[in-house]
Amino acid sequence: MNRPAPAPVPSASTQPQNTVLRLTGVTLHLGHHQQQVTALDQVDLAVGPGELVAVTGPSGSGKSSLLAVSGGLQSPTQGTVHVAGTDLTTLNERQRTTHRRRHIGYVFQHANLFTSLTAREQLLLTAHVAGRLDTTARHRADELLDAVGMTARADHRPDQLSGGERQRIGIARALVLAPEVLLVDEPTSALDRARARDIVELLAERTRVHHTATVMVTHDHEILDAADRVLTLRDGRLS
Ligand SMILES: Nc1ncnc2c1ncn2[C@@H]1O[C@H](COP(=O)(O)OP(=O)(O)OP(=O)(O)O)[C@@H](O)[C@H]1O
Repeated sequence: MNRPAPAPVPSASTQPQNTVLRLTGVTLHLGHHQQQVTALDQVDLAVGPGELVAVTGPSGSGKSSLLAVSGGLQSPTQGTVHVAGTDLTTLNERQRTTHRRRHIGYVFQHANLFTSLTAREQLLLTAHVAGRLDTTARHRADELLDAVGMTARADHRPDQLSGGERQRIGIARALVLAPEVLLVDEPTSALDRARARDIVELLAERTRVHHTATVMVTHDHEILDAADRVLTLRDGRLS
């Protein structure tokens, strides 16, 4: 008896479940009329779980735009942005915010901590805002403080912490809701060499441990070796 040939099994690299963040044909125009700028030009990017991708490029090449579009903060003019299986461009504002909170963590250039809150409270506030401040979140917050080496500083406020320590808290906070995607904006720009190295190694380690798809934008060429892949933006084109 003739049986139909089985359908080809896609390779691991093409299976959708192995790509947590996927940008396809993303173009972003900013400004109007004569002043219109193509900030992103036909960008394709796929990042899998546990992968740290560094994106570098000169000033004005589109790095911030790439993070804004990947995080659903900015809608592309063309193209699609899939985060954890959902195309952000099909969601309305409210749905996008919910999806963002559930699936995306952000690490900012200057940590952006609340001045009046302790390190632990920064993490708990994130869970609270998302309506998820339960025992699991408290437990996870304490685990993360430990993982980033900040248990002894958990009750300190930002003005009692060093720049590197603040950035550690920023990383722990970004992970408190167990996001699949981590978007990181110039994490070492405010740090000296030794601390910069420390922070990027922590990011690489946390990316592996939490299986996040991490995109880190950076000017800092000395930290690129910690990434699994290094991509370059030039005039909005990614290569
Ligand atoms: N609101 C805006 N209106 C018009 N053009 C903009 C706007 N925001 C950014 N641009 C332009 O879009 C391009 C990409 O900007 P973007 O901020 O993404 O670059 P970048 O690589 O992050 O730069 P930097 O490293 O200096 O932060 C630049 O040419 C910038 O001038």
